[in-house]
Amino acid sequence: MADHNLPTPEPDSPALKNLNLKRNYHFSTQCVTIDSPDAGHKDQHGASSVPIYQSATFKGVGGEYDYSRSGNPTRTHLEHHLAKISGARHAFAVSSGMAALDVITRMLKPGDEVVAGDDLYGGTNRLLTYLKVHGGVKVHHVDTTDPTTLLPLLGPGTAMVLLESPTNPLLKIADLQKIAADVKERAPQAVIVVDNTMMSPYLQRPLEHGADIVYDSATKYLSGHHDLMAGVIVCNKDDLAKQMAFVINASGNALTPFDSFLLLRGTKTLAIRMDRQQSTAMSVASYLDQLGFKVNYPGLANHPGREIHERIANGPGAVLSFTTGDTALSERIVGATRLWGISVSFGAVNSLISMPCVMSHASIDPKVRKERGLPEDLIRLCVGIEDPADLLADLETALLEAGAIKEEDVTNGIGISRILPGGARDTVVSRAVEKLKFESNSDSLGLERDQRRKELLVSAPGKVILFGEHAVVHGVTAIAAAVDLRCYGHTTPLPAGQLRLTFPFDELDHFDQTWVIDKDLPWDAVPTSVPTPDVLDAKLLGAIQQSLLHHDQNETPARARAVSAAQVFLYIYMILASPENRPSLHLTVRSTLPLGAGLGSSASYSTCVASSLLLKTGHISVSTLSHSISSEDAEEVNRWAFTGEKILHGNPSGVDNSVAVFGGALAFTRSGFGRQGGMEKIQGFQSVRFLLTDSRVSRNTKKLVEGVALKKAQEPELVDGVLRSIQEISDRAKASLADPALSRAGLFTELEHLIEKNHDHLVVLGVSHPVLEDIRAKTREPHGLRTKLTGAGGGGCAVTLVPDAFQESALQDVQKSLIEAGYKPYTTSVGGTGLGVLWPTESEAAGPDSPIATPPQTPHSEQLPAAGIDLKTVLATGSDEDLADRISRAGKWIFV
Ligand SMILES: Nc1ncnc2c1ncn2[C@@H]1O[C@H](COP(=O)(O)OP(=O)(O)O)[C@@H](O)[C@H]1O
Ligand SMILES: C[C@@](O)(CCOP(=O)(O)O)CC(=O)O
Repeated sequence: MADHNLPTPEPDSPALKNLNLKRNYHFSTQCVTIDSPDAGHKDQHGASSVPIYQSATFKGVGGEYDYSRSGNPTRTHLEHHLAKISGARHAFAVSSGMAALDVITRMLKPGDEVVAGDDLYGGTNRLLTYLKVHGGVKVHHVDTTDPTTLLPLLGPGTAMVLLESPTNPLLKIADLQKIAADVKERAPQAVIVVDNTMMSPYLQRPLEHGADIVYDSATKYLSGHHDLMAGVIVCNKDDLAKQMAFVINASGNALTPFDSFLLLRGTKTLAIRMDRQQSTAMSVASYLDQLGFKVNYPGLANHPGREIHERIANGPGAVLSFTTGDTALSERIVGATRLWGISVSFGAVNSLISMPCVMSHASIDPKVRKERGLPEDLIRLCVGIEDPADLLADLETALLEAGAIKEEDVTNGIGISRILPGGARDTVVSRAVEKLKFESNSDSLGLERDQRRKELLVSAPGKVILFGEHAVVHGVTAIAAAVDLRCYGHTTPLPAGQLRLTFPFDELDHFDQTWVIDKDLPWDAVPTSVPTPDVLDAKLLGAIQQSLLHHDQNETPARARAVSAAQVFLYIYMILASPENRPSLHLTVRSTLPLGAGLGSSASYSTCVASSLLLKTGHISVSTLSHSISSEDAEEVNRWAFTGEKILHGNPSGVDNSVAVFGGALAFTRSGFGRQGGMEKIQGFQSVRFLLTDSRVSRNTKKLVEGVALKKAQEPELVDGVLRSIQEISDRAKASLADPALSRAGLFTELEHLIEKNHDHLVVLGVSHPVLEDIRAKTREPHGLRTKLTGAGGGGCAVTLVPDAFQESALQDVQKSLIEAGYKPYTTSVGGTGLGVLWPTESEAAGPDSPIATPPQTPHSEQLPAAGIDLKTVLATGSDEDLADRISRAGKWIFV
């Protein structure tokens, strides 16, 4: 007999195994990729489909398998796969959803208290009642839509908290994240269990929100065909996994080999089935809603708790319910449908209709049903993958036949309206199929669309170039690092067909423009073969300039800057959007960096635009499983950010956007100059202090870069000599920063010398400015600090090296004298993070400080700091310090 400590599958997910992996596969790819748990499970014949080991016993002693109740290779494959797609350490497959709950509740002892929802699945309710009567377990049912109702019940006696969200069949939303946090605080010993059947791991992964154990009835979405019964349990905690493995082996309810095979097969199509089912469910829900029925569906704007659901889940799912006001009418509707099968359960490819009070929830006492607000006339619809037009037409015919709606003659054709008691007339709406046609024209992306509908916040740093600016454009290595002044891009959804861009600050003239996507943008100019980010399509750029952004002679410099920035946005949008996928969005950009001052504001802006648009068009994604942005996706952002830089700059080297995306400190060499291009991370830079001083003299990078190119053409020998010397400077700086034998004092002496030399070369290239020389003089005397221009020069910023030994009070004196002279000094740390994404579906990201969290409403949430940040307002009105601070606390950031 096998050891009761069953081996549980080790996750081998491409996303989990190695967080520094090259590629984070999307969920649908993970579903269809069944990995071998380890070499030992590789099929001996290399079968493409996991074989069914239809064997009760296995020969030999001491092998991995002996008896299929304890372990079976087909089941091991399945459990391994389920762990992977659920982002969990352990997964178990058992004989039904109720068997899963049975395994979990075997942890309970007499006297233990369970806090559970009051709108639970009937079978769950039945098992809890059994445990109450026969197992001495105390069960409290509460309304989980209000997390405060649980608080008085949480204490040392609480052994388990059992939750569902959305609930079945009323689709009530529980804030799993908030409840889990409360339970951990008040009853840390309690096990938080979530029934995730309504969502499946595709749409919701409660382990990421604090749950300890999650179970699914795999009879539903996971398998998808109503041809098997199965339950799945996932968890991350080894001790809980051990206990459950023991129970499964001891009670013998593990899933059979054949059902394991079927379930494994079913999971491969989970994402694609769910996308279709969910998209049709949305159409059905809005159709019924427009007819005036009371519809329960988290995809509808007015659904209670919708914001919470959007924070913790990736879509509203494919189950909805509605009431008609009359039980007999509901029964007639259910009976009149032809395509919708009258059946319990949900999640299959076939659409189902039912009346929970007489079917799935009949086991709940009618009195209790009433107390818990379960309406007797409630109809539940479980949407399948049939053609949406057929499903809607069938439902409409059933509603007509049952007398719930009637046809109306309207001038534009035949409409329908709901028949109200007493013959009153409700709103007339179009026939279902016409409505569907309209909807699918405006938006046909189903679930993907739903995921993209959310608010998104990205940010990218500016940079300081210590050595090699300008020369880097001509193939010389530059040494640059990220600064802690950043640009922020905030995207929110808009009604279909609109695009809006806002720069809510003076320096860009408070630019705010909205476009009707199909009408106002020059789509004809988009080339048929989609341009890559490496080549600027002059025709498209010209068309954008011409048709939209008229430069008139009286234009202010601020307006001209904004217009150039808007070109970057429209150009990238028009190339990334396809005719089928033109997302309606509003991007607001705000920066704590001084613009046009040599600190790379344009690159951090371009990085924010590129990442927001790549994410919103689905070209890249942030893995909520591994909490990371893959290096390929980061590179893709970098390529498009470079496109933005090209639009703004003409001939950028790419150093600024590389620092904005990758952060840290880099030795960057542009390719194509006979030297090997690429970038190398430099350590040791982070501990060096710098003072950045904005001269407040504005200048134009494009013109300055052009000026150097002209000088190179006119005086090639002079400029080539300067370039060679700057290359030596960068090489020496790189070597010194990495030299462990060099003392700190030695490092500063070397860097000071190189700073002086590099600045002198930039003077020869003609990019200094009297104000920069003045800043150099003011920091040199009497303080002895070394300063050079940084970035394009011609004004803009200077960078001053501050040695370790330099007194804080002296630094303050330097800053004071600079301020008195009208300059703006910044003490900034360098070498920090690159591109960051705050993704609202992130678990920790979406705490009470989440960008989509609603303002505090309960006394409890008022105790939480910075609750309910309204990012739009912060971006539009907050001071730079306030902006940086509040945004950093807005949730969990994922950085490149
Ligand atoms: N936060 C921002 N929002 C919109 N556009 C921006 C932002 N920051 C920079 N830009 C664009 O970049 C231009 C500045 O680029 P550039 O002259 O190269 O200065 P920098 O040295 O700061 O990169 C601005 O004129 C504007 O067009
Ligand atoms: C002058 C240059 O080396 C740096 C430009 O920096 P900035 O735009 O002044 O922040 C140009 C470039 O590398 O693209």
